[in-house]
Parts: sequence; C-alpha cells; structure tokens
Amino acid sequence: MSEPNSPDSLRAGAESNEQFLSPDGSISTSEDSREQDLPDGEVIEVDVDLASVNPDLADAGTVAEIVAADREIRAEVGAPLLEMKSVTMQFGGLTALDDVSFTINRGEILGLIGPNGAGKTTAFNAMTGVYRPSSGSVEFDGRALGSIKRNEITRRGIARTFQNIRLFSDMTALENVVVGTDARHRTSVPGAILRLPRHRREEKDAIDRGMALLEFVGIGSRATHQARNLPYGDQRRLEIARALATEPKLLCLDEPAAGFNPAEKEQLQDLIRKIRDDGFTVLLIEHDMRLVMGVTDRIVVLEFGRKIAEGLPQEIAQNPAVIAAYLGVPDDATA
Ligand SMILES: Nc1ncnc2c1ncn2[C@@H]1O[C@H](COP(=O)(O)OP(=O)(O)OP(=O)(O)O)[C@@H](O)[C@H]1O
Repeated sequence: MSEPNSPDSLRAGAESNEQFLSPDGSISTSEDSREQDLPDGEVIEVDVDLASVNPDLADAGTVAEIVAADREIRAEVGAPLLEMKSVTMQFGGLTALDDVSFTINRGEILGLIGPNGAGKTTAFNAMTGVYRPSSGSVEFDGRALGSIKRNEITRRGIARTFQNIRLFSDMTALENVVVGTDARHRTSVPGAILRLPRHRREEKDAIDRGMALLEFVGIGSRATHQARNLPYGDQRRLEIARALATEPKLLCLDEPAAGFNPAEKEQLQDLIRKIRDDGFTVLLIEHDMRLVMGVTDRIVVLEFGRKIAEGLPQEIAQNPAVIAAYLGVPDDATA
C-alpha cells in the first residue's frame, strides 16, 4: 500500500473519486476531458511537514509579499491584459456569442453579467481555453490564445474557480493549495524519489506559499483540516487560494457567491477587493447584482450572446437596455 499523499495514493485517490489532477493544479471530474489527467512521468508529491511552516506568516505584510511575490502588475495598471476581439461562438445552429469584443485591463475587477443563457459561461470558456471561438480571437498578455493547449493557458497566467467546488476532499486545506503551487514547480520523478535538495527546497517554498495563501484568503487556522470537513464558505475560499497558487495574472471567478448568505457575500466582496489590491486582475461572473455592483470596477453586459452594455457599475445600473434585459433586477441592484 502506498504512503498517504504519496504520488501513488494521489493518483489512486483521484481515480477512486473520479477526479483528475490537471497539470495546472485544477481538478476535473470524469465529465471533463481526460486530456487534463496527470501526464505520465510527472510527480506531484504532497508531504506537508507543519514544523517547517514559516512563523512570520502571522504578519499580514509578509503574507501579502509572498502571495504577490513575482508580479509587477502595479506598474502596468490599466493596460489591456485580455482582449476578446469579435468573438463568435456557435454550437450547431445556435450562436452563443455573437461578435463580442471587450477588454480586461490589468489591475481591475471586471464583472461579466447577463440574464440566464446570455453567453457568460461561453465567454468565460473561450477566455480560459475550454472553447476555441468559431471566429474572432482572444489575446492574453499580448499573444493570441487560439492555438495553445488548455493547460498552457494556466501556465501563461489564467486561473479559474468553478461554479461547483472542485477540491481533493480527503486532502487537507494546505495540501490542496500546495498541489496548485506544485503545478508550477514540478520536480522530475528521480528528483522527487531521491528527495534531492532542489526538490526539498521547492517543497518548502510551496508549503510557505501555501500557508501564506491560506492566511491571505482567511483560513490559515484551518490548514490541517480535511477539505471535506471545512464549512462551505471556507471551501470556496480554499478554491480561490488554490487558483492563486498558480500565480495567475488573471483570476476568473465563476459565480463564487453561489450558496452564500448575506454575511458571507460581504466577506467575499472584501476578499475580492483584497485580491485586486494585491495586484491581481479579476474577472467576476456573478448573478448577485448587489455583489457585482459593490465590488467591480467595470461591467460588461451580455444578452442573447451579444454585448449590450459596458461601463462603470453606476452607469450599468441606470442603462435602459440593461434594465430591460433584467426585468426586476434594478430593485436588487439599488437595494
Ligand atoms: N456546449 C454547448 N453546446 C450547445 N449549446 C451550448 C453549449 N454551451 C452553451 N450553449 C448554449 O449557449 C447559450 C449561452 O449559454 P451560457 O451557458 O454561455 O449562458 P450563461 O449566460 O452562462 O447562462 P447562465 O447564467 O444560465 O449560466 C445557451 O443557449 C446555451 O444553451
């Protein structure tokens, strides 16, 4: 029998739960393509020794520094990071996106909203490499996403969370985040087996960074709890921490407030602002209008696959086309 959290047990656990670990650190279920499975010959080992956790992490400044380590986003705030250029997406006879163009600028929180079936998820999937547009293009960080693999998109700096939480439920919170960190620091099989110094150093860095991320999202005290035992809101925070572990330039949140009570939504707003203030760019798809209006810098509105409005939250709240599309939502938005 393999050791707990050894590469073998990780694979076995993933298979028995019908979950697959992708090289980008995300977890896919059996519904998704096996393309996301861990490639042969690569090891993601999670072996967390809490004695080696950096004691300085109690200090918020240190946490922010570690979380933000290699980014230079502040210097470029406002420049385009992701550009949707005349993207059309057809499924058979159905046009889910019709000539949609918009930009996500560095350092902003962009809200993508619209009634059910408007094309938000399709746009999100086009941006994260799940779908390739029927026509048009998506440029990220100055390069077209078109011809690269889905996993490569994460390596280039786009991370996402899912409407349905996807965690390794038997692993601790810290291990779940370390898996995401490891997605960027994979050691070769011989390196991991022999526990070479470089491997051990990477592992310690991953643990420090994992702890910093848990502190950052507000669940540092739950580091050793199994993901399955975390309260629902903490599981959502853990998903965000794991997405941040891949050191993204763009963090895409797909309905992160689903199932939250009002107090949890307030806390989520604070966390999303904190993520932006730490230098990340955030794309938010969310049905809760109060949250969207309260936290975003700009909003793009889709209806029937078309962009019908784009602007500041207060402009969007008063836009007649948006009000007509939503029928009844303006009350919520201004409540
Ligand atoms: N893989 C697919 N195959 C066929 N049709 C699809 C596919 N994905 C989305 N669609 C269709 O495209 C349209 C836009 O769907 P999409 O899920 O992008 O909307 P949405 O704005 O995210 O809606 P919701 O808020 O309900 O999640 C819908 O009519 C949907 O049925």
